[in-house]
Amino acid sequence: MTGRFEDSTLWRRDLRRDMVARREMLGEKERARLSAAIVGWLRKRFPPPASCAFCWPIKHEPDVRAIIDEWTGRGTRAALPVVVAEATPLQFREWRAGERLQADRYGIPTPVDGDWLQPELILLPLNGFDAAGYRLGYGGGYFDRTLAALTPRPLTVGVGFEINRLDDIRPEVHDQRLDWIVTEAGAFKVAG
Ligand SMILES: Nc1nc2c(c(=O)[nH]1)N(C=O)[C@@H](CNc1ccc(C(=O)N[C@@H](CCC(=O)O)C(=O)O)cc1)CN2
Ligand SMILES: Nc1ncnc2c1ncn2[C@@H]1O[C@H](COP(=O)(O)OP(=O)(O)OP(=O)(O)O)[C@@H](O)[C@H]1O
Repeated sequence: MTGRFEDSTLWRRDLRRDMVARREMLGEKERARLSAAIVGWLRKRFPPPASCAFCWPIKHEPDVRAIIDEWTGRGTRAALPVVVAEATPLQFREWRAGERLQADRYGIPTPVDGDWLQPELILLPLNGFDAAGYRLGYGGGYFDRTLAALTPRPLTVGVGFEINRLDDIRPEVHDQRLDWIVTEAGAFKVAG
């Protein structure tokens, strides 16, 4: 029997792929233009936090490294996520521009040393998202587990392209809502 759960799982799997394909179709120049617009909104809406986690862009995600450079220049400690093991929360390791990175199990550049820290703000790439503040990632469940585990909870800011906006990602019980969504069109505080 095909239950609702399986339907939803297959639907999400196709959706994850479609979201990446949409970004790919934008082209390099357009993605750079949209990323710059996102960085502009971040600069306008958020003062530099004491510490900030961001992601090394993969699969044509928005590239917000420019704001990280600016904020670190003003005293912010920047950190990157580290997948310590499957099905466990991410840990965050401090990273400064130029420091060595090594591909993890998914091929994502990841720091090999640096202090472990708990970021005050997390910039999360949005593979897909909806207006209710739910994020569609790549199916590892890493960010949901991480946010469920972190106290105090960091300010969560999703960064995405409007082309990846969905009406409703049909959130599941474990899905965590973000505080803000920032796209090339603006910075949106999630209601509620
Ligand atoms: N740039 C970036 N870094 C990040 C994340 C992210 O969303 N973006 N993550 C956010 O949590 C964590 C990594 N999560 C990931 C989860 C799955 C896959 C992945 O490639 N999945 C395969 C399928 C894997 C499988 O077969 O089990 C795929 O999509 O093809 C990649 C990253 C930490 N670092
Ligand atoms: N807090 C949690 N505790 C236990 N399991 C969880 C938790 N959060 C997510 N999961 C599991 O992880 C799986 C993947 O979750 P989901 O589809 O939301 O991933 P995702 O947000 O797309 O992934 P990622 O954050 O890695 O990009 C789900 O099947 C779910 O069972």
